[in-house]
Amino acid sequence: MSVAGSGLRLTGISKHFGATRALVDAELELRPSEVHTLLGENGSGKSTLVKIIGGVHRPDSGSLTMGATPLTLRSPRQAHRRGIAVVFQEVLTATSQSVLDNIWLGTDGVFVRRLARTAQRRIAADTLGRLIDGIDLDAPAGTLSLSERQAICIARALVRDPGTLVLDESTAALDVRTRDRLFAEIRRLTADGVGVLFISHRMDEVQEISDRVSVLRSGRTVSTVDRGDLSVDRLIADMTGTSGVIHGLDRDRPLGDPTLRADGVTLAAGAAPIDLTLRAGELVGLAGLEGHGQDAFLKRLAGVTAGPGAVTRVLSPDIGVRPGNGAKLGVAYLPRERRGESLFESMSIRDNFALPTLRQDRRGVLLSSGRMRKRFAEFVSALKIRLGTQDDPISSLSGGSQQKVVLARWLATDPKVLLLNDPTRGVDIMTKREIYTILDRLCADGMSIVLLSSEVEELVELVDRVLVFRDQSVFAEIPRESLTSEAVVAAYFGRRAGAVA
Ligand SMILES: Nc1ncnc2c1ncn2[C@@H]1O[C@H](COP(=O)(O)OP(=O)(O)OP(=O)(O)O)[C@@H](O)[C@H]1O
Repeated sequence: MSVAGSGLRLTGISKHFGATRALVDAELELRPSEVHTLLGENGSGKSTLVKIIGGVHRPDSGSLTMGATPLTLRSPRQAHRRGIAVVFQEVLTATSQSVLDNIWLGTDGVFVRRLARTAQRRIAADTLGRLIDGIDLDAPAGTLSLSERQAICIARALVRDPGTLVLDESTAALDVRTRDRLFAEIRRLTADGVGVLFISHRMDEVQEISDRVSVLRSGRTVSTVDRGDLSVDRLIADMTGTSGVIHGLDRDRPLGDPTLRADGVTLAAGAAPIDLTLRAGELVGLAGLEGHGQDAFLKRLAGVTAGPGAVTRVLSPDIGVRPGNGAKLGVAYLPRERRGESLFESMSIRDNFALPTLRQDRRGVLLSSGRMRKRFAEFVSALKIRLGTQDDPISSLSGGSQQKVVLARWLATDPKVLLLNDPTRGVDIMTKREIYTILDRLCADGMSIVLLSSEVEELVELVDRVLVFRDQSVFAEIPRESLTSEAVVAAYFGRRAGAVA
């Protein structure tokens, strides 16, 4: 049952994990009918606070109240009963189960049993239909795209009819169209009295949807700002405790010889074939609505998948880039999904970093753990990875820090061609800028980079040209001179605004 209209207050919340102080005396007030954004650098404590609200973690000290009533949450189930629904940062779906079952997954047994299967279908179809179209409720969730699976996770929260909805970086995996529909849904919910706690590292989203913003820094709440007083500079200053330095990028990189070539790569029957010649020092962006081919094309470039057409390293023209030989050819690929595709959950942070580059740590037949430690320490410092010790399990890191470890792993292979699939998803704004500077420098040193990004501003800031995909082919190629967010978004939807076809 929904309990919209009560308001949630967290006072003096502290939580530590071993020696890590994740939250220190944190405060938060979520009013009914507001969208309250929680902002902070990677590892500042946002997800820990969310898990306390969701009944996953219990605070070491501090109190929660809903309206005038003290709230003790010993489990996620108790949080559900108080009308709190949380969508977590990672896309959590049971891939072999149907969309329908995924939407009702974990819902309170009695509540579901009372609902006839036909009613469950109707509610699921109606709720999911507010976010995405044309989904077969009986299809296994694993057959859907990442954005669609995230929409299922959001629908799972919405069918509970929550009074308090928490979205922890839930937009990071959504394509723009679904994100816009989610924002419309959020507005409808807040008009009905629901309080929404929103977390995102994307300033455009924060500015668009927030009524108030609270900033966490090293586990403490340092400010709460009303919509009318929002300024990105102020927020960054609050997040970092410094006056956010913005790094200048080197725009005048000379381009060198071709490094990687795609000839007649065809992504679907009837789709126009794609040619691309990538040059040393070039940074090419790939964009498009989810599922329009940009992801499939990047995987073809990486040799992760095969299909009609050819991808060749220009220096080794006789060898096509195929599954398994990318690294040998100096082609590194960073996948989009951390979980499953790139992280080894049971291993330490350092081992997750070092796995493909163990050879660099060899002394004779032995591995030098000291050398590995030192190599990793350089990346920890360059990418500002916030960790306890290198030996801690990878699961002890915040989501953004996990992403940085994966990025460090591939940068350490010293590739000639770097293929990045949405690498800054979940990474905080200051580190994003540092990563942009690193990518820019790598290009200045002659590396070729292909960057698939769902964040249009990132492409506009960083790349030399963007290929916008539509219907499994390149709809527009937008060169740096005419690269604006409007041009990219227009091309997403099949329109040309200042774009060169
Ligand atoms: N289960 C855990 N075990 C050990 N340390 C943890 C655990 N969960 C979180 N931490 C640590 O607590 C701190 C806060 O992490 P949290 O996930 O709350 O950050 P965050 O602000 O959500 O970051 P991000 O933006 O990267 O998601 C980090 O230093 C993290 O490594």
